[in-house]
Amino acid sequence: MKAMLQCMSHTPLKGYFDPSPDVVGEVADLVNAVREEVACFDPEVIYLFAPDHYNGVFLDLMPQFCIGMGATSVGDYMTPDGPLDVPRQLAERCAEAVIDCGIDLAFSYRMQVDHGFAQALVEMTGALDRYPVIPIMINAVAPPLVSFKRARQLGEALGRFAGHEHERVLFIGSGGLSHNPPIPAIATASDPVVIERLIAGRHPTPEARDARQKRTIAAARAFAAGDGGLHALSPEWDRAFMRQVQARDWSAIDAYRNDEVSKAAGASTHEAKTWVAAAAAMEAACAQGWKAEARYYRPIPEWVAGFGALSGYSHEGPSKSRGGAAPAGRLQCQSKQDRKGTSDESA
Ligand SMILES: O=C(O)CCC(=O)/C=C/C=C(\O)C(=O)O
Ligand SMILES: [Fe+2]
Repeated sequence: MKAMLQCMSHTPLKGYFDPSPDVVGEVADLVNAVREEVACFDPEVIYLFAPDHYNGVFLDLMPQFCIGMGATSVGDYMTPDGPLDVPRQLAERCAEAVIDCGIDLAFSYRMQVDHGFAQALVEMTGALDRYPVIPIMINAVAPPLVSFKRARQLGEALGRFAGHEHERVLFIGSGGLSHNPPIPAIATASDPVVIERLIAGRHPTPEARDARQKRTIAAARAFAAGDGGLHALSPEWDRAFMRQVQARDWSAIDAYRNDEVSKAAGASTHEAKTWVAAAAAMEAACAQGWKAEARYYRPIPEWVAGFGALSGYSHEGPSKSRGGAAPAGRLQCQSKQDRKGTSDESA
């Protein structure tokens, strides 16, 4: 079994409000290099962990984790709309295995995904449907949120399944490090239109989507100019987190507390749980036989993003049973990290 990991920040602001050409070029070089690596690797399937931003899931029924048995991109910002190539039976088997490991994964046979998924697919593979993909949404915008530890456990359960299923698997974590884009919250929203959009904002009119996107661009302009009231980027938080993922320091990752993360680095920093889940999936699929490499970091105020990228590569493995012999019909669920930790699942 061979596995690859690609974690990268995303931003809806690319192309709308950009940093200087040299920074745009630097990120474009990064994206091109990742796309080339992915093309050479030629994954049999991709497991993509990403957040939603009130485009696919809403407060009328907000899952913490949701796997798509079928999925369509809504086409927000500059991403294309249209179907992803989701292998339904594989997604069903994956959901069963993850749930069997004690992770209560929601599922959707008609999942709608936004730029959180679409930008990663288009940039890393060239299209929404270049490869079969299993999309897994992690709620990063609507408190109460799951913990970093629970995201790690989700990734582990999924990685154990994937490690036994495939010869060449790519795990992607799409989302930010420190950042606080202008995403409304039910706790502070007072405009009935905004409240309704958060609760049940599916299928906005083109005019409503356009107005929303214009507000985001205006907020980014204000942020880059030094005002606007959004939380500052936190390169210190970002670099420490990237070091921990690279070192696969699961105890440090499990120890993050949601309120402290929001306070230190901004409300959308919880998107970093996509990296945690993807890296934990890699760890489980490769039975720890892999290496991680933090490859890019820069705070980019124009994109309201601590923008980073980290990759991982499995050591060469003889067969897809690298993940360790599993008893027929059932995968081992508990990891070393959980065996040595407490039995508190709710942290
Ligand atoms: O309602 C909106 O469109 C709010 C803006 C929004 O969704 C911003 C998203 C930003 C990111 O996805 C990001 O920086 O990660
Ligand atoms: Fe995002």
